[in-house]
Amino acid sequence: MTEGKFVGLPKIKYVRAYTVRGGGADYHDQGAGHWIDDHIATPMAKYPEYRQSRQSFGINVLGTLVVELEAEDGTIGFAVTTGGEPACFIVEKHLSRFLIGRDPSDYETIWDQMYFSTQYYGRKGLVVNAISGVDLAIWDLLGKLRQEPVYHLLGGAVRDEMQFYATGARPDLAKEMGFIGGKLPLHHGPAEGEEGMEKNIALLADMRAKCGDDFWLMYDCWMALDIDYATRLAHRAWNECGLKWIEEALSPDDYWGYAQLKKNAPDGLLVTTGEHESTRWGFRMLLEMECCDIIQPDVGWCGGVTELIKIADDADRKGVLMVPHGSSVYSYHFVVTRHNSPFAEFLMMHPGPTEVVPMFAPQLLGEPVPVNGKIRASALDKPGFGVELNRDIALHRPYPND
Ligand SMILES: C[C@H](O)[C@H](O)CC(=O)C(=O)O
Ligand SMILES: [Mg+2]
Repeated sequence: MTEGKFVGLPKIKYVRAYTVRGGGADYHDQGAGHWIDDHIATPMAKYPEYRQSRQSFGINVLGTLVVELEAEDGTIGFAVTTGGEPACFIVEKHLSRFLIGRDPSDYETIWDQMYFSTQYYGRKGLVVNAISGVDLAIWDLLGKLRQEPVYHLLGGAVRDEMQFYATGARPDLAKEMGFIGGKLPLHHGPAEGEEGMEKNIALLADMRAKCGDDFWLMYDCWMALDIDYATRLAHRAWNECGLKWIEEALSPDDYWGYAQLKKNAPDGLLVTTGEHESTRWGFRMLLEMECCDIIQPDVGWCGGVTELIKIADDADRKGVLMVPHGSSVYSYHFVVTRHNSPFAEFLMMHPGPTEVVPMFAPQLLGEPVPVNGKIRASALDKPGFGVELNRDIALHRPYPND
Protein backbone atom coordinates (compact mmCIF):
# COMPACT_ATOMS: atom_id res chain seq x y z
CA MET A 1 0.00 0.00 0.00
CA THR A 2 1.26 3.49 -0.81
CA GLU A 3 2.14 5.34 2.35
CA GLY A 4 -0.47 7.90 3.39
CA LYS A 5 -3.34 6.47 1.27
CA PHE A 6 -4.98 4.38 4.01
CA VAL A 7 -7.85 6.41 5.43
CA GLY A 8 -9.17 3.99 8.10
CA LEU A 9 -12.60 4.00 9.69
CA PRO A 10 -14.78 7.04 10.47
CA LYS A 11 -13.43 8.78 13.54
CA ILE A 12 -15.25 9.11 16.86
CA LYS A 13 -17.06 12.46 16.89
CA TYR A 14 -19.20 12.43 20.05
CA VAL A 15 -18.79 10.79 23.46
CA ARG A 16 -21.88 10.62 25.67
CA ALA A 17 -22.23 9.04 29.11
CA TYR A 18 -25.60 8.41 30.75
CA THR A 19 -26.77 6.95 34.00
CA VAL A 20 -29.87 4.79 34.44
CA ARG A 21 -31.58 3.28 37.50
CA GLY A 22 -33.36 -0.04 37.85
CA GLY A 23 -31.54 -3.32 37.14
CA GLY A 24 -29.69 -3.82 33.88
CA ALA A 25 -25.91 -3.64 34.17
CA ASP A 26 -26.22 -2.71 37.87
CA TYR A 27 -28.04 -5.98 38.43
CA HIS A 28 -28.11 -5.48 42.21
CA ASP A 29 -30.39 -2.45 41.68
CA GLN A 30 -33.61 -4.49 41.95
CA GLY A 31 -36.96 -3.98 43.66
CA ALA A 32 -38.00 -5.36 47.06
CA GLY A 33 -38.39 -9.12 47.44
CA HIS A 34 -35.81 -10.06 44.80
CA TRP A 35 -33.74 -13.18 45.63
CA ILE A 36 -30.53 -11.16 45.05
CA ASP A 37 -31.13 -9.07 48.17
CA ASP A 38 -32.36 -11.76 50.57
CA HIS A 39 -29.96 -11.98 53.55
CA ILE A 40 -26.85 -12.78 51.49
CA ALA A 41 -23.50 -13.14 53.28
CA THR A 42 -21.22 -10.13 52.71
CA PRO A 43 -18.19 -8.51 54.36
CA MET A 44 -20.67 -6.00 55.89
CA ALA A 45 -22.68 -8.76 57.60
CA LYS A 46 -20.54 -8.44 60.73
CA TYR A 47 -22.70 -5.34 61.36
CA PRO A 48 -26.15 -6.73 62.22
CA GLU A 49 -27.90 -3.65 60.82
CA TYR A 50 -26.47 -4.37 57.33
CA ARG A 51 -27.05 -8.14 57.36
CA GLN A 52 -30.54 -8.61 55.97
CA SER A 53 -30.19 -6.48 52.82
CA ARG A 54 -27.22 -5.56 50.64
CA GLN A 55 -29.09 -2.46 49.50
CA SER A 56 -28.97 -1.32 53.17
CA PHE A 57 -25.20 -0.73 52.84
CA GLY A 58 -25.50 0.70 49.33
CA ILE A 59 -24.75 -2.17 46.94
CA ASN A 60 -26.92 -0.48 44.30
CA VAL A 61 -25.81 3.09 44.95
CA LEU A 62 -24.01 3.53 41.60
CA GLY A 63 -26.59 2.41 39.03
CA THR A 64 -25.76 1.75 35.39
CA LEU A 65 -23.31 3.64 33.19
CA VAL A 66 -24.20 3.83 29.48
CA VAL A 67 -21.37 4.92 27.16
CA GLU A 68 -22.31 6.00 23.67
CA LEU A 69 -19.76 6.74 20.93
CA GLU A 70 -20.95 8.32 17.70
CA ALA A 71 -18.69 8.20 14.64
CA GLU A 72 -18.43 10.86 11.91
CA ASP A 73 -20.78 8.86 9.67
CA GLY A 74 -23.49 8.69 12.40
CA THR A 75 -22.81 5.06 13.39
CA ILE A 76 -23.27 4.58 17.15
CA GLY A 77 -21.50 2.07 19.37
CA PHE A 78 -22.57 1.75 22.98
CA ALA A 79 -22.11 -0.36 26.10
CA VAL A 80 -23.51 -0.63 29.62
CA THR A 81 -21.73 -1.43 32.85
CA THR A 82 -21.90 -0.50 36.54
CA GLY A 83 -20.71 2.99 37.47
CA GLY A 84 -23.60 5.46 37.30
CA GLU A 85 -23.10 9.19 37.77
CA PRO A 86 -19.47 9.22 39.02
CA ALA A 87 -18.44 7.08 36.05
CA CYS A 88 -20.24 9.54 33.72
CA PHE A 89 -17.98 12.27 35.11
CA ILE A 90 -14.84 10.21 34.46
CA VAL A 91 -15.93 9.34 30.90
CA GLU A 92 -17.07 12.81 29.83
CA LYS A 93 -14.61 15.02 31.72
CA HIS A 94 -11.47 12.88 31.53
CA LEU A 95 -11.56 9.93 29.08
CA SER A 96 -13.36 11.72 26.21
CA ARG A 97 -10.11 13.55 25.27
CA PHE A 98 -8.61 10.18 24.26
CA LEU A 99 -11.61 9.31 22.09
CA ILE A 100 -12.77 12.33 20.10
CA GLY A 101 -11.17 12.37 16.66
CA ARG A 102 -9.76 8.85 17.05
CA ASP A 103 -10.18 5.78 14.83
CA PRO A 104 -11.86 3.02 16.92
CA SER A 105 -9.35 0.52 15.46
CA ASP A 106 -6.76 2.18 17.71
CA TYR A 107 -8.23 0.51 20.80
CA GLU A 108 -4.82 -0.57 22.15
CA THR A 109 -3.42 2.94 22.30
CA ILE A 110 -6.72 4.37 23.52
CA TRP A 111 -6.84 1.80 26.35
CA ASP A 112 -3.25 2.55 27.32
CA GLN A 113 -3.96 6.29 27.43
CA MET A 114 -7.17 5.86 29.44
CA TYR A 115 -5.47 3.59 31.97
CA PHE A 116 -2.20 5.47 32.48
CA SER A 117 -3.82 8.92 32.55
CA THR A 118 -6.07 7.78 35.42
CA GLN A 119 -3.57 5.53 37.18
CA TYR A 120 -2.89 8.08 39.91
CA TYR A 121 -6.52 7.85 41.09
CA GLY A 122 -7.66 4.64 39.38
CA ARG A 123 -6.18 1.15 38.78
CA LYS A 124 -9.26 -0.74 40.02
CA GLY A 125 -12.95 -0.32 40.85
CA LEU A 126 -15.00 2.59 39.52
CA VAL A 127 -12.33 4.03 37.20
CA VAL A 128 -11.68 0.67 35.57
CA ASN A 129 -15.45 0.14 35.27
CA ALA A 130 -15.59 3.44 33.34
CA ILE A 131 -12.62 2.41 31.15
CA SER A 132 -14.30 -0.97 30.57
CA GLY A 133 -17.55 0.71 29.50
CA VAL A 134 -15.69 2.89 27.00
CA ASP A 135 -13.67 -0.08 25.71
CA LEU A 136 -16.83 -2.16 25.18
CA ALA A 137 -18.47 0.75 23.36
CA ILE A 138 -15.38 0.98 21.10
CA TRP A 139 -15.66 -2.74 20.24
CA ASP A 140 -19.39 -2.32 19.58
CA LEU A 141 -18.66 0.63 17.29
CA LEU A 142 -15.89 -1.27 15.54
CA GLY A 143 -18.25 -4.19 14.87
CA LYS A 144 -21.02 -1.89 13.68
CA LEU A 145 -18.67 0.00 11.34
CA ARG A 146 -17.21 -3.21 9.94
CA GLN A 147 -20.63 -4.93 9.90
CA GLU A 148 -19.24 -7.87 11.86
CA PRO A 149 -20.09 -9.37 15.25
CA VAL A 150 -17.46 -8.76 17.93
CA TYR A 151 -16.77 -12.48 18.20
CA HIS A 152 -15.61 -12.46 14.55
CA LEU A 153 -13.22 -9.62 15.35
CA LEU A 154 -11.87 -11.75 18.23
CA GLY A 155 -10.99 -14.73 16.06
CA GLY A 156 -14.32 -16.49 15.51
CA ALA A 157 -16.29 -19.14 17.38
CA VAL A 158 -14.48 -22.25 18.62
CA ARG A 159 -17.80 -24.02 19.31
CA ASP A 160 -21.32 -23.93 17.84
CA GLU A 161 -23.06 -23.27 21.14
CA MET A 162 -22.32 -22.11 24.67
CA GLN A 163 -23.43 -24.02 27.75
CA PHE A 164 -24.53 -22.13 30.85
CA TYR A 165 -24.81 -22.63 34.56
CA ALA A 166 -27.37 -20.45 36.37
CA THR A 167 -26.75 -18.21 39.37
CA GLY A 168 -29.76 -17.79 41.60
CA ALA A 169 -31.72 -19.04 44.56
CA ARG A 170 -33.34 -22.02 42.76
CA PRO A 171 -30.83 -24.47 41.26
CA ASP A 172 -33.65 -27.05 41.26
CA LEU A 173 -35.61 -24.93 38.77
CA ALA A 174 -32.42 -24.13 36.83
CA LYS A 175 -31.95 -27.86 36.32
CA GLU A 176 -35.46 -28.16 34.89
CA MET A 177 -34.64 -25.23 32.57
CA GLY A 178 -31.67 -27.14 31.11
CA PHE A 179 -28.71 -25.45 32.83
CA ILE A 180 -25.62 -27.57 33.65
CA GLY A 181 -25.39 -26.29 37.22
CA GLY A 182 -26.69 -23.87 39.80
CA LYS A 183 -24.71 -21.38 41.87
CA LEU A 184 -26.40 -20.40 45.10
CA PRO A 185 -25.70 -17.27 47.11
CA LEU A 186 -24.31 -18.11 50.54
CA HIS A 187 -26.68 -16.67 53.14
CA HIS A 188 -24.72 -16.81 56.39
CA GLY A 189 -21.17 -15.72 57.15
CA PRO A 190 -18.80 -16.06 60.12
CA ALA A 191 -20.73 -13.54 62.25
CA GLU A 192 -23.69 -15.92 62.32
CA GLY A 193 -21.58 -18.67 63.89
CA GLU A 194 -22.26 -22.39 63.89
CA GLU A 195 -26.00 -21.89 63.54
CA GLY A 196 -25.39 -20.06 60.26
CA MET A 197 -22.97 -22.75 59.09
CA GLU A 198 -25.62 -25.43 59.74
CA LYS A 199 -28.17 -23.40 57.75
CA ASN A 200 -25.71 -23.06 54.85
CA ILE A 201 -25.13 -26.81 54.77
CA ALA A 202 -28.84 -27.58 55.17
CA LEU A 203 -29.79 -25.43 52.16
CA LEU A 204 -27.11 -27.05 50.02
CA ALA A 205 -28.14 -30.54 51.15
CA ASP A 206 -31.76 -29.74 50.29
CA MET A 207 -30.74 -28.58 46.80
CA ARG A 208 -28.56 -31.68 46.35
CA ALA A 209 -31.52 -33.88 47.23
CA LYS A 210 -33.73 -31.97 44.75
CA CYS A 211 -31.19 -31.81 41.92
CA GLY A 212 -29.64 -35.29 42.10
CA ASP A 213 -25.95 -36.24 42.21
CA ASP A 214 -24.84 -35.17 38.73
CA PHE A 215 -25.97 -31.56 38.70
CA TRP A 216 -23.25 -29.01 39.56
CA LEU A 217 -23.88 -27.01 42.72
CA MET A 218 -21.68 -24.07 43.68
CA TYR A 219 -21.60 -21.55 46.53
CA ASP A 220 -21.01 -17.84 45.83
CA CYS A 221 -19.59 -16.29 49.01
CA TRP A 222 -19.32 -12.66 47.79
CA MET A 223 -16.08 -11.88 49.70
CA ALA A 224 -17.78 -12.64 53.05
CA LEU A 225 -15.59 -15.28 54.73
CA ASP A 226 -12.28 -15.76 56.50
CA ILE A 227 -9.88 -18.64 55.81
CA ASP A 228 -11.00 -20.73 58.76
CA TYR A 229 -14.71 -20.46 57.90
CA ALA A 230 -14.10 -20.96 54.17
CA THR A 231 -11.97 -24.06 54.82
CA ARG A 232 -14.57 -25.60 57.10
CA LEU A 233 -17.40 -24.78 54.69
CA ALA A 234 -15.42 -26.19 51.75
CA HIS A 235 -14.81 -29.53 53.52
CA ARG A 236 -18.35 -29.97 54.79
CA ALA A 237 -19.97 -28.84 51.51
CA TRP A 238 -17.69 -31.19 49.53
CA ASN A 239 -18.07 -34.19 51.84
CA GLU A 240 -21.76 -33.86 52.59
CA CYS A 241 -23.17 -32.31 49.41
CA GLY A 242 -20.63 -32.66 46.57
CA LEU A 243 -20.10 -28.91 46.10
CA LYS A 244 -18.35 -28.23 42.77
CA TRP A 245 -16.74 -24.90 43.64
CA ILE A 246 -16.45 -22.29 46.36
CA GLU A 247 -16.49 -18.81 44.83
CA GLU A 248 -15.02 -15.53 46.01
CA ALA A 249 -14.74 -16.71 49.60
CA LEU A 250 -12.31 -13.95 50.69
CA SER A 251 -11.53 -10.29 50.08
CA PRO A 252 -10.19 -9.73 46.54
CA ASP A 253 -7.09 -8.11 48.10
CA ASP A 254 -6.21 -11.25 50.05
CA TYR A 255 -4.13 -13.11 47.43
CA TRP A 256 -2.26 -14.86 50.27
CA GLY A 257 -5.54 -16.05 51.77
CA TYR A 258 -6.70 -17.47 48.42
CA ALA A 259 -3.37 -19.30 47.95
CA GLN A 260 -3.86 -20.81 51.42
CA LEU A 261 -7.51 -21.67 50.78
CA LYS A 262 -6.60 -23.46 47.59
CA LYS A 263 -4.12 -25.57 49.59
CA ASN A 264 -6.67 -26.18 52.38
CA ALA A 265 -9.60 -27.10 50.10
CA PRO A 266 -10.37 -30.79 49.60
CA ASP A 267 -8.94 -32.41 46.45
CA GLY A 268 -11.57 -32.15 43.71
CA LEU A 269 -13.33 -29.01 45.00
CA LEU A 270 -12.52 -25.98 42.84
CA VAL A 271 -11.62 -22.58 44.25
CA THR A 272 -12.79 -19.71 42.01
CA THR A 273 -12.53 -15.94 42.18
CA GLY A 274 -11.86 -12.76 40.22
CA GLU A 275 -15.13 -10.94 39.54
CA HIS A 276 -13.89 -7.94 41.57
CA GLU A 277 -10.32 -8.15 40.21
CA SER A 278 -9.09 -5.89 37.41
CA THR A 279 -6.47 -5.72 34.68
CA ARG A 280 -3.68 -8.04 33.57
CA TRP A 281 -1.72 -7.09 36.69
CA GLY A 282 -4.43 -8.08 39.19
CA PHE A 283 -5.06 -11.38 37.44
CA ARG A 284 -1.33 -12.03 37.23
CA MET A 285 -1.32 -12.01 41.05
CA LEU A 286 -4.14 -14.59 41.16
CA LEU A 287 -2.47 -16.76 38.54
CA GLU A 288 1.14 -16.62 39.70
CA MET A 289 0.23 -17.06 43.37
CA GLU A 290 -1.89 -20.10 42.39
CA CYS A 291 -4.94 -18.65 44.12
CA CYS A 292 -7.66 -20.48 42.23
CA ASP A 293 -8.70 -23.08 39.65
CA ILE A 294 -10.98 -20.78 37.63
CA ILE A 295 -10.62 -17.02 37.15
CA GLN A 296 -13.89 -15.11 36.73
CA PRO A 297 -13.21 -11.63 35.31
CA ASP A 298 -16.19 -9.42 34.59
CA VAL A 299 -15.57 -7.86 31.18
CA GLY A 300 -17.49 -4.73 32.24
CA TRP A 301 -15.27 -4.28 35.30
CA CYS A 302 -11.83 -5.77 34.53
CA GLY A 303 -10.86 -3.36 31.74
CA GLY A 304 -13.11 -4.40 28.84
CA VAL A 305 -12.43 -6.72 25.92
CA THR A 306 -9.01 -5.19 25.18
CA GLU A 307 -7.82 -6.14 28.67
CA LEU A 308 -9.69 -9.45 28.84
CA ILE A 309 -7.72 -10.66 25.81
CA LYS A 310 -4.51 -10.30 27.85
CA ILE A 311 -6.03 -11.80 31.02
CA ALA A 312 -7.45 -14.79 29.14
CA ASP A 313 -4.16 -15.42 27.32
CA ASP A 314 -2.28 -15.43 30.61
CA ALA A 315 -4.76 -17.92 32.10
CA ASP A 316 -4.58 -20.10 28.98
CA ARG A 317 -0.79 -20.15 29.14
CA LYS A 318 -0.99 -21.34 32.75
CA GLY A 319 -3.71 -23.95 32.09
CA VAL A 320 -6.33 -22.15 34.19
CA LEU A 321 -9.97 -21.87 33.07
CA MET A 322 -11.41 -18.41 32.46
CA VAL A 323 -15.18 -18.31 32.99
CA PRO A 324 -16.32 -14.68 33.06
CA HIS A 325 -18.69 -13.28 35.62
CA GLY A 326 -22.16 -12.42 34.26
CA SER A 327 -22.06 -9.54 31.76
CA SER A 328 -24.52 -10.80 29.17
CA VAL A 329 -23.53 -10.26 25.50
CA TYR A 330 -20.22 -8.69 26.50
CA SER A 331 -19.18 -12.09 27.90
CA TYR A 332 -20.86 -14.25 25.28
CA HIS A 333 -18.91 -12.73 22.38
CA PHE A 334 -15.69 -13.53 24.24
CA VAL A 335 -16.49 -16.96 25.70
CA VAL A 336 -17.48 -18.37 22.32
CA THR A 337 -13.99 -17.60 20.96
CA ARG A 338 -12.02 -19.26 23.78
CA HIS A 339 -11.01 -22.88 24.36
CA ASN A 340 -10.30 -22.12 28.04
CA SER A 341 -13.89 -20.90 28.60
CA PRO A 342 -15.82 -24.16 28.14
CA PHE A 343 -19.01 -22.86 29.79
CA ALA A 344 -20.48 -19.54 30.94
CA GLU A 345 -22.52 -17.94 33.70
CA PHE A 346 -26.12 -16.86 33.37
CA LEU A 347 -27.36 -14.62 36.19
CA MET A 348 -31.05 -15.29 36.82
CA MET A 349 -32.56 -11.82 37.12
CA HIS A 350 -36.17 -12.92 37.57
CA PRO A 351 -37.05 -12.12 41.22
CA GLY A 352 -38.13 -15.75 41.93
CA PRO A 353 -36.09 -16.80 40.00
CA THR A 354 -38.68 -18.99 38.34
CA GLU A 355 -38.03 -18.12 34.68
CA VAL A 356 -35.25 -17.04 32.32
CA VAL A 357 -35.29 -13.30 31.59
CA PRO A 358 -32.60 -11.25 29.79
CA MET A 359 -29.73 -10.52 32.20
CA PHE A 360 -29.49 -6.79 31.48
CA ALA A 361 -33.20 -6.10 30.96
CA PRO A 362 -34.64 -3.53 30.45
CA GLN A 363 -31.56 -1.69 29.12
CA LEU A 364 -30.66 -3.84 26.11
CA LEU A 365 -32.90 -4.74 23.19
CA GLY A 366 -32.28 -8.00 21.34
CA GLU A 367 -30.34 -9.62 24.22
CA PRO A 368 -30.14 -13.40 23.62
CA VAL A 369 -31.03 -15.74 26.51
CA PRO A 370 -30.22 -19.42 27.04
CA VAL A 371 -32.76 -21.87 25.69
CA ASN A 372 -32.45 -25.26 27.38
CA GLY A 373 -29.30 -23.86 29.05
CA LYS A 374 -27.59 -23.03 25.75
CA ILE A 375 -27.06 -20.13 23.33
CA ARG A 376 -26.01 -20.89 19.78
CA ALA A 377 -23.06 -18.94 18.34
CA SER A 378 -25.31 -17.97 15.44
CA ALA A 379 -27.52 -16.01 17.92
CA LEU A 380 -24.60 -13.54 18.08
CA ASP A 381 -24.53 -12.98 14.32
CA LYS A 382 -25.28 -9.25 14.28
CA PRO A 383 -22.86 -6.30 14.01
CA GLY A 384 -21.05 -5.29 17.19
CA PHE A 385 -22.39 -6.92 20.34
CA GLY A 386 -25.69 -7.38 18.50
CA VAL A 387 -27.86 -5.36 20.87
CA GLU A 388 -29.44 -1.91 20.86
CA LEU A 389 -29.95 0.55 23.69
CA ASN A 390 -33.54 0.72 24.91
CA ARG A 391 -34.24 4.45 24.55
CA ASP A 392 -37.59 4.16 26.33
CA ILE A 393 -35.78 4.03 29.68
CA ALA A 394 -34.95 7.26 31.55
CA LEU A 395 -31.38 8.10 30.45
CA HIS A 396 -29.78 10.96 32.39
CA ARG A 397 -26.65 12.72 31.07
CA PRO A 398 -25.18 14.63 34.04
CA TYR A 399 -21.84 15.93 32.65
CA PRO A 400 -22.06 16.76 28.89
CA ASN A 401 -18.58 17.45 27.43
CA ASP A 402 -19.95 19.16 24.30
C1 LIG B 1 -25.19 -13.92 43.94
C2 LIG B 1 -23.97 -13.11 44.27
O1 LIG B 1 -24.03 -12.71 45.60
C3 LIG B 1 -23.79 -11.91 43.39
O2 LIG B 1 -24.92 -11.08 43.49
C4 LIG B 1 -23.56 -12.27 41.94
C5 LIG B 1 -22.25 -12.96 41.77
O3 LIG B 1 -21.32 -12.82 42.53
C6 LIG B 1 -22.07 -13.88 40.62
O4 LIG B 1 -22.93 -13.92 39.76
O5 LIG B 1 -21.05 -14.54 40.58
MG1 LIG C 1 -19.72 -14.35 42.21
